[in-house]
Amino acid sequence: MTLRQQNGQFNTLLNNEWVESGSGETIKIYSPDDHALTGEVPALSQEEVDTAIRSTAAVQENWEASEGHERSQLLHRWADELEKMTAEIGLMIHKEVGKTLSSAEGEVKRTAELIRHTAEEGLRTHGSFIQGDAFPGASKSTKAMVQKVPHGVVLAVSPFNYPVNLAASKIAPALITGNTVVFKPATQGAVSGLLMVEALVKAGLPEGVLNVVTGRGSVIGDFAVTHPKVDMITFTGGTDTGKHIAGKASMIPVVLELGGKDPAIVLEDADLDKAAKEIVSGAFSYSGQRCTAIKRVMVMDNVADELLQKVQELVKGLKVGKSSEDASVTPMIDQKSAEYVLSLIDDARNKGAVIVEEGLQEKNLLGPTLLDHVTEDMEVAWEEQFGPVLPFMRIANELEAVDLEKRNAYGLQASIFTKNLENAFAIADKLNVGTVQVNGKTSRGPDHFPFLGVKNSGQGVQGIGRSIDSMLRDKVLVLNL
Ligand SMILES: NC(=O)C1=CN([C@@H]2O[C@H](COP(=O)(O)OP(=O)(O)OC[C@H]3O[C@@H](n4cnc5c(N)ncnc54)[C@H](OP(=O)(O)O)[C@@H]3O)[C@@H](O)[C@H]2O)C=CC1
Ligand SMILES: O=C(O)[C@H](O)COP(=O)(O)O
Repeated sequence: MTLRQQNGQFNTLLNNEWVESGSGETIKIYSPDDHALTGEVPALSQEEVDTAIRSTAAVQENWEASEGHERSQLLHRWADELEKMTAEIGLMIHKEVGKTLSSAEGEVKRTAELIRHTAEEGLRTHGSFIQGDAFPGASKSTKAMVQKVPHGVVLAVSPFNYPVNLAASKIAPALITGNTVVFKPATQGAVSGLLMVEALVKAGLPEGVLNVVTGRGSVIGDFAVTHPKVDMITFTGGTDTGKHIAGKASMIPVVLELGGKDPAIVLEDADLDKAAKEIVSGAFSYSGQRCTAIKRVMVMDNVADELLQKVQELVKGLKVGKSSEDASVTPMIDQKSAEYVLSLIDDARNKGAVIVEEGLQEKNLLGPTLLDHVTEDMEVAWEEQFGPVLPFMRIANELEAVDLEKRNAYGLQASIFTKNLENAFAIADKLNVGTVQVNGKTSRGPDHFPFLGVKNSGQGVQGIGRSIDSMLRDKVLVLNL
């Protein structure tokens, strides 16, 4: 069988064979843009997930024994094949998760670059050599060779918002380091994930080194996470799901990249034009459905009106519509997510927030909404909206911003806008987040920078080099001469 069936259904990958589920059950995926049927993927049973995981584990030893430079070449070929499929995969991302075509194709190209960089960086991983004499009682005749070895079977679970990039950013570091992979794509985005895997098969993936398990996370997720043959989990998605997984997993490494509530802190000496531009792009790209989206603005009261006016002008210029119309703000992934955003707006309105700009509300298509005078009693001040609404909280001084941020349950990133770099560094030191951006929006890239969240935003570190590190453990061989 092939990946694509004639009736428009897609198969999943088991030992380099494209297969359907034994029951014939599928999950239908509808476009958030126009609700048209985009594809159907197999709904695997737990028994089928068990087979996939055990088949992956069965080839671990061989894959681990393969040469690093061969694994690197496989990744280079994967990047090439992926690039050749840019138009097809881009179109599928566009349909499945409602990104514009250019942004969807951009995701594919970014992914090819990420894989190539991983293929290179992976060649440079090495262990270390330690002599015993630094510790009393031991001597130079005791020597440790600290090798870096893979964990084994890595379960890679990705979210809907970057169905290709956030999958490959787990799969590529796992493969280059000699781990095998069980890939569980987000259901909304699963076809894009399967197409990305097709590129890997074309590149020469050895049988069983990566298997794909499609199906609802609520049905097969716990089974996969607790499977005794899974040796490591790498997950991106919602904080609730991530915490649930961390609670379920047994004594294996778990890397989590979760939600965020990234603030943009705007001080009175900031370049307000630049800040406004970065804030609008940071908050409303892909309709705010990014973990690194700017999700609240803390602005000094004496420049708040001016900043808001500039932000509002830019927001009025954003085209709101379908992703097929190449709009800037496009329909949210589903109706439930849109309703959640509307509930946050209502809560803020009822508690006295000023609606500076109210976006269109048409089913799951929400235009950008700007809320001013947002106060601490409003849910939108703290909850992750994951949608196109941006709260402005006015502050009297920068200590208030630090205080608000200290009470943030999330800790992904923060932006500080100011011309005073010394001040920016001083504030940055006080923020308990993974990354502080000075005079720029919060964002993950470039992809070789470390990327991490603290508190409810995650555990462990990603970004190409660190993701590779996360896929390896020490194994010590001691020579007693
Ligand atoms: N930090 C980030 O990068 C992101 C954060 N989010 C946050 O998550 C929310 C929902 O987005 P979504 O993508 O649906 O995130 P989810 O956390 O719901 O899903 C992420 C992935 O986990 C899978 N999953 C669900 N339950 C389990 C389980 N018990 N065990 C293992 N895997 C499971 C999902 O599968 P399935 O799709 O089949 O349910 C999907 O592949 C957003 O509103 C936002 O708050 C979302 C995307 C990215
Ligand atoms: O999960 C997310 O939303 C992404 O990691 C954010 O990536 P970006 O900053 O490149 O959009």
